[in-house]
Formats: sequence, structure tokens, C-alpha cells
Amino acid sequence: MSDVLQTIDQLVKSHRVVLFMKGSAQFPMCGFSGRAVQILKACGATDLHTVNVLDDEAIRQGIKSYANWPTIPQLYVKGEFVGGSDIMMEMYEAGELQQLLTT
Ligand SMILES: N[C@@H](CCC(=O)N[C@@H](CS)C(=O)NCC(=O)O)C(=O)O
Ligand code: FES
Repeated sequence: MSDVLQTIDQLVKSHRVVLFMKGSAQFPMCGFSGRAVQILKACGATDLHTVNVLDDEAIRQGIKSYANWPTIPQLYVKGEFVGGSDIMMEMYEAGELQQLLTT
């Protein structure tokens, strides 16, 4: 595994809920990332760890190959890739994201 993939692996394994996004939870820099944060807040997620890919070009590119997903945002829960903002919204509407975050 390359250095950046190892860094990403460490990040997703050392926090329960990790969102790779553009900007921060307080100041999202893209509507898709903002939507992801809003969904997580609506689920009552309190232990959210965010990684701003705009601060690190290697992570911005590396995260696309890590879970073979071409876009940002990307949500990881308990070390597992969950999806981008569309998948998060679908899971939220089905009640599945809330369940994943509370178990
Ligand atoms: N449909 C995607 C929307 C996300 C998206 O299209 N992200 C783009 C624009 S922010 C992206 O990450 N492009 C590659 C890049 O900016 O490096 C989702 O469900 O999350
Ligand atoms: S930064 Fe342009 S769509 Fe996300």
C-alpha cells in the first residue's frame, strides 16, 4: 500500500465516523459536502471526524482509489466505506444510516 493509502487506512480505522469532505463541518466548501454534514447531524452523529481534502491533494486523489469511489464526500463508519452524499441520503431516508451510526 502507498504512503497515502496507509494514512487514509489509519484515519478510517482510528475514528468511528470519518467524513472526507471539502471544507469543514462548520464551513463546507461544496454543496455535496455540506449535504453530507447535514445528513449526519440529522442522524444525531456527535463523534464525527472530518478530513478536509482541499488541505491535502494527495489525500484528495488517494481517497478515490482507497475505496474505488471517484468523488468527495466519502463517509466511513467503523472502518468501512459507506458511500457519497447520494447514498447517505438514500440510507437516511430508509432509516438505515441512523441505525448504522447508533450500533
Ligand atoms: N453524486 C456525488 C456528488 C459528489 C461529487 O460529484 N463530487 C465531485 C465534485 S465536489 C468530486 O468529488 N470531484 C472530484 C474532485 O473534486 O476531486 C455524491 O453522491 O456524493
Ligand atoms: S466543489 Fe464544485 S461541485 Fe463540489
